Amino acid sequence: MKPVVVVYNRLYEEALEYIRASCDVHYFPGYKENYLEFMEALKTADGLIGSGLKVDEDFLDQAPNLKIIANKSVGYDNLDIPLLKKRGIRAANTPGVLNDTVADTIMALMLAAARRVPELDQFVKTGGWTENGFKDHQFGVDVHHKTLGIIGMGGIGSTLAKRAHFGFDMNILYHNRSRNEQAENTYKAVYCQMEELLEQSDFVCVMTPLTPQTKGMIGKHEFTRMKNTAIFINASRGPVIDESALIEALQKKQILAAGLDVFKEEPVERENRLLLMPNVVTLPHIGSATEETRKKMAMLAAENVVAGVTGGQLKTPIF
Ligand SMILES: NC(=O)C1=CN([C@@H]2O[C@H](COP(=O)(O)OP(=O)(O)OC[C@H]3O[C@@H](n4cnc5c(N)ncnc54)[C@H](OP(=O)(O)O)[C@@H]3O)[C@@H](O)[C@H]2O)C=CC1
Ligand SMILES: O=CC(=O)O
Repeated sequence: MKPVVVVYNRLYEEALEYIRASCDVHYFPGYKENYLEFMEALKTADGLIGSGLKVDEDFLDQAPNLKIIANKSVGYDNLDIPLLKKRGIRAANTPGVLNDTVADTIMALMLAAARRVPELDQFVKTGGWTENGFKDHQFGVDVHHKTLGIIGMGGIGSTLAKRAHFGFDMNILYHNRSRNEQAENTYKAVYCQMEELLEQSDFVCVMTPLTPQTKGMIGKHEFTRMKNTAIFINASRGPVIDESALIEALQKKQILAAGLDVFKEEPVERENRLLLMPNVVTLPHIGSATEETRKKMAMLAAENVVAGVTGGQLKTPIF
């Protein structure tokens, strides 16, 4: 009998075919609409592949045969890792293959916020650009030769540092729990404590995973330490920052602008005050969302799930 794999959310055909070659696949591209059937399929599932679904004790009780969860994302804050270990369920994510694409997205947020791209785009499209030209108060600020502080100098953080150092002549500061010698040697990144990074950076970019330690890591205190010309970027996870504190910092002009790919609630609520601020550039959590990269993530996750249900070695295990 072939192992059973439940696929939730849309998966590229190539990755589905790869799994189908050795497994029976139950595919739920829109699992929320077919939640009962999805939960029924879980009862016999050996493997689960998808992204974002919260996996806790209640969920695992419905999936007694599960051997592997293959996240189609690098973040795995949706998984209760100690619980998976306790139950002998393996887990994998998709690190590395998305670094360049996410770093590109972050550069786009930095450039868009600094050079006020969405605001000026609207200005042109709504007929504001007339014979009178545009005004000094619409000027942006430079990105090149500024100081970029990266909190979370891991795979994505380092790839961002590469762009900033070689492409934009930026000075790089970073903060982690441990030193990243490769970033120090190759991108001249300087290790700092959090306070020093916040005080010295023109751009502050958060790129840590969401964990109990990083939840709410950037709050009121941290925003008050930043320069009032600082541009704050978050492409990690919404709850890593205190969103109310960010709103307050922007309202009080404690910082200049922000670029956000992630939010406390996703999709972001229509009433969120950040959406009303012209100096906040927003994206719908699309850091890794190019076709090329999403295909690589899908294949890597598919390889992990197949290895997991057939007792093979996971390509990118979480633990
Ligand atoms: N917006 C999007 O679409 C995407 C968002 N992401 C998010 O980005 C996160 C990072 O991805 P990736 O770069 O691959 O992960 P990595 O594990 O490679 O890097 C994470 C970095 O964060 C640091 N870190 C972890 N905990 C802390 C802490 N408590 N304080 C300070 N630094 C810390 C780590 O260093 P150390 O262990 O030394 O502290 C490490 O350098 C993902 O977990 C995910 O949430 C990822 C992909 C796309
Ligand atoms: O948010 C995306 C991820 O890969 O993590």
